[in-house]
Amino acid sequence: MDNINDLRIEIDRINKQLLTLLNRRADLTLKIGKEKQKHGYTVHDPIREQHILETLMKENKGPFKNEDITGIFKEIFQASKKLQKTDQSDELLISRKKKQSDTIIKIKNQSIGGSEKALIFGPCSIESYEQMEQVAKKLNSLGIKFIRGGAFKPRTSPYSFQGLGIEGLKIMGEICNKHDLISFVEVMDQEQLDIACDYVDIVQIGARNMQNFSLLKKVGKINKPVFLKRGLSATIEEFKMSAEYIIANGNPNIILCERGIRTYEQATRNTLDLSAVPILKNETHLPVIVDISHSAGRKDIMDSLARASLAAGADGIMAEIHPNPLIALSDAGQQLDFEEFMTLYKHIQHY
Ligand SMILES: C=C(O[C@@H]1C=C(C(=O)O)C=C[C@H]1O)C(=O)O
Repeated sequence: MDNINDLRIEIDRINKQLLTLLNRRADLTLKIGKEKQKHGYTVHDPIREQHILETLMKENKGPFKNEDITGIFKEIFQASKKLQKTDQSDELLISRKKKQSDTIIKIKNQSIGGSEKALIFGPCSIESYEQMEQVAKKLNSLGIKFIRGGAFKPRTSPYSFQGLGIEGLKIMGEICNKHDLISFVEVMDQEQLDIACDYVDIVQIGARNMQNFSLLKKVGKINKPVFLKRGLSATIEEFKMSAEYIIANGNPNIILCERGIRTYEQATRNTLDLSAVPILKNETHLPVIVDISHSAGRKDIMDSLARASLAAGADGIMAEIHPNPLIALSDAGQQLDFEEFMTLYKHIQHY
């Protein structure tokens, strides 16, 4: 037993040395990571890894077998790449590490991202002046300041209603002036962006354009807030990178929107990724809104999703409402009528 104890004391000593060496190695990989970021190189470098493994295998005199040595070093590579990626991510302009305080979007005496939860309601598509007037009056009666509505609709089928275009923008502009509301409207390209800027308060980049990098660069140059929706199959990392495009081009007024992601699940239109909310809140300083209509694609669970989103730390909720969903020109099945809207509103009003 004495012998074992002596050997273990020696192992403890070696462990300490290994620990020091591993962390010295980690410090060097962090420096390499910073250089890579400067030059736009990716973290993973398989050729370098292969070279290291081949050198080690040549030098290895055992008793560890080569496959064990490569296994151990592959773990070290993994850990050092994770370290480099976290470090690079902390350097992003959207990162909470870079700016600790919450970004609060201030617009027309309202704010998004502050202590109050932002409630954004409105139809899927702007269909007529009368329709928008009815919605605006309803919102006004509740003191809600944000209204949504699409003028350019990214429909799956080219034969589906594509939106009223400029006519829709004009209706939204007039309604917001008359009822003192703040509008959210999506644009899909540069041309629409140029026109929309004359009528719209907050420019939305939809899920399908989350990685339209030239459009992201363009909205990075406008002086209006941008509402960026998460792409259908985008990871949180990719979503953050898209926001980084906007901020890196000069526009810090970005609102992130979780709207569900595509999974194998069929019970909902998309799977609402609620964990994205606290992750985005922790890792970025930007406000996070949850679109409960597009994630669920069904009305019966919207109250629960709204409360769950707010409980998870979302800065607000977006949902679709319509004075008469049955005759809606798009997304008829997921828009709430005013009665259903009131039920939802009562559930979240005091959050
Ligand atoms: C540290 C680097 O980054 C990664 C990690 C490596 C390592 O831990 O040795 C090797 C190659 C890269 O995949 C590097 O490129 O040198």
